[in-house]
Amino acid sequence: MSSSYAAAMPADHNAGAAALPPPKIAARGLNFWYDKFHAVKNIDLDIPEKRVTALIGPSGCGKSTLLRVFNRIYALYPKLRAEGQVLLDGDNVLDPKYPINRLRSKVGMVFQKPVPFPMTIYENVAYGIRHHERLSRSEMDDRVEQALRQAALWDEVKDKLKASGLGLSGGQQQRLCIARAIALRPEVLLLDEPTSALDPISTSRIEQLVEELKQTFTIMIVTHNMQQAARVSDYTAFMYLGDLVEHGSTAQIFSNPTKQQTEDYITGRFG
Ligand SMILES: Nc1ncnc2c1ncn2[C@@H]1O[C@H](COP(=O)(O)OP(=O)(O)OP(=O)(O)O)[C@@H](O)[C@H]1O
Repeated sequence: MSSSYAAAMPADHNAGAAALPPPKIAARGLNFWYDKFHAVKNIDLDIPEKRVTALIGPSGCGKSTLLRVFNRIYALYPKLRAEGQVLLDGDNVLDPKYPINRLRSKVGMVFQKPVPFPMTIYENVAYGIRHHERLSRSEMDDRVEQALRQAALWDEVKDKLKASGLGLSGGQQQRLCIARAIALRPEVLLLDEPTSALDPISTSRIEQLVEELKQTFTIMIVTHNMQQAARVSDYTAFMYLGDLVEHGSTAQIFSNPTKQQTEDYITGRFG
């Protein structure tokens, strides 16, 4: 293992691939097309419960596409097509009969660029909850506070909940987006390069947050940053040109990859 990855990895990052816990969410024979372009190719992938799984691979290999298929976001656009299954607790969420509202409340997503709604900090968090639940004013206040606390933002915003979410710093905006996602009490959190637009201090806060959130949520994170994958994830999946090349414990992938392509990528020979 390169010493920089070893230093980044917590001591308990030594679970073997063979000891993979049961999946919370899993892809089975998953394919995805943008019109005629085959972007995700026949992927089988288990995402263990209450663990962090990192998706890594060179630009354009299909990481973000795979993440979005897990949340059926493509269903909004014509000419995009998925085949295969995404099983959440055994139910195929790609089945059109699986209610989209149920999916959105169980699987939350945070995007690369923080995108707060143009409304108050409080409303940014409360807005989504109102779509799914009827709460009294005091219940809503409690839920908003809890989500902002879980997102490690409460202390910074508790005195300005009525100020616009757009007035926060980039790192705070991203934590607000995380609060918005976790306010719905999802079971799975999908994070698409959540720190790529942030400075190192904000990045480190989000990484600490991911470590805390995995007590409660099953997390998938797309990252270009291999140090970050080594620091925050328990499992790592390496993709290349739409294929899942290798998947295993983060320690194994970074110290003893079984495929040459994985080794070339993590040692910086391409990508
Ligand atoms: N809306 C789209 N229409 C057509 N092709 C797309 C679309 N979005 C992505 N693609 C293509 O699908 C492939 C996978 O893209 P994707 O964004 O999933 O890759 P990625 O691994 O997340 O890349 P990056 O690390 O650069 O974000 C790429 O070849 C990309 O050009």
